[in-house]
Amino acid sequence: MTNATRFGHVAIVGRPNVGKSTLVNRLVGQKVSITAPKPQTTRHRVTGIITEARGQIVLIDTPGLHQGGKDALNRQLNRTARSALEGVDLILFMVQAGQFGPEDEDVLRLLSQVEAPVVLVVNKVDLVNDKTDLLPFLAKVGEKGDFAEIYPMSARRRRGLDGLLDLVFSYLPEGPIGYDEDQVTTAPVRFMAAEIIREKLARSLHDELPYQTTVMIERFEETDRLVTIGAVIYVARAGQKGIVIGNRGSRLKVVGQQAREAIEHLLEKRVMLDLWVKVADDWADDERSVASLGYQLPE
Ligand SMILES: Nc1nc2c(ncn2[C@@H]2O[C@H](COP(=O)(O)OP(=O)(O)OP(=O)(O)O)[C@@H](O)[C@H]2O)c(=O)[nH]1
Repeated sequence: MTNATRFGHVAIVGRPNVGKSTLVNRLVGQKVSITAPKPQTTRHRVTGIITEARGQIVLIDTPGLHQGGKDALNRQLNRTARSALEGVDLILFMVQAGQFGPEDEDVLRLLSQVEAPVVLVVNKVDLVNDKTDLLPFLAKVGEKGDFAEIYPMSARRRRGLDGLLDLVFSYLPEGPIGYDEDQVTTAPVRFMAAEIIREKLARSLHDELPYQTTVMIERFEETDRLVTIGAVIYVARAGQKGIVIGNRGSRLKVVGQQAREAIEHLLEKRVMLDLWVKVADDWADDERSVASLGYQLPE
C-alpha cells in the first residue's frame, strides 16, 4: 500500500456546446474551488483545480477548437490548442450521445497529433430515452480513434462524476501536488470573472456572438465587503458593438446583471461591475494585437 498522491494536467476538448464548461463547473464546484492561471503556467490555461486526499487534477482549457475563418486569430487559436495539448497527462474528448459530426471529426483530427491517452467522454446520455440506443453509438464512435476508454455520463444531471474522477486519477502519475490547497481556495478570481462575463454574453447572444470577443478585466479591487470590477468587452468590428450593447443598452445591462450575480455567488461578496464595449480595430487580423490581448504567439 502506498499513500503517494497523484498529480497531473487534464485537458477537456470537444466541439462547442457539447458540455465542457458544465463538466468543469460540476467537477470544480463540487470538489473544491476555482483558480486562475498562475504566471508560471504560461503554456497551460488552468480552468480549475480539484484537490482531494488522493491528489490533484489540474483542468486545462484549450481555446481554439474553432472552425471557419482563416484569419490570424483563428490560426493562432489552433496553434494554442495544439500546444495546450502537449504535455498533458490525459485528454477528455467530449462528444454528445448520439451525435458525431464534422466538428467532432475536426477535434479528433487535432487529437491524432498528441501523445497523451484520450478518453472518449460521451455526455448528455440523459437525452437518450432508450439506453439500448446508446450501445451501437458507443461501438461506432469507439472505432473512430484510439481511445483509452469510453465513458458515458451526464454532466448536467451530475451522473457519472465520481466515476470520471476515479478514472482520471487512475491515469495521473504519482507525484506531489503542484498547487497548495490554500492557494487553490484563495486563488485570484479575475480570470473567472472574465469567463463569467463572456459566458453570460454568449448565452445572451446565442450564435450571434462573434468568436473574436475578448473580455479584459481592467480593474479589480477587493475590500472586506465589496469587490469593484471594471471589464472591457472587446469586439472585432464596430458593427458588433451594437449587437453586444443591445437596444438602448438593454443587452449589456442584462449581461452585466447576470454576471454580477454569478460573481457575487462565486466570491460571496457584493460586487460592483462596470462593463464597457470597445472595438479593437481589426485585431483579429493583426498577430501583434492578438498577442497583446492575451493569446501567446509561438516562438
Ligand atoms: N441534457 C443535457 N444537457 C447538457 C449536459 N451537459 C451540458 N448540457 C447543456 O449543453 C449546453 C452547452 O453546455 P456547455 O457546458 O456550455 O458546453 P461547452 O462545450 O462548454 O460549450 P462551448 O463553451 O461553446 O465550447 C448547456 O445548455 C448545458 O446546460 C448534459 O449532460 N445533459
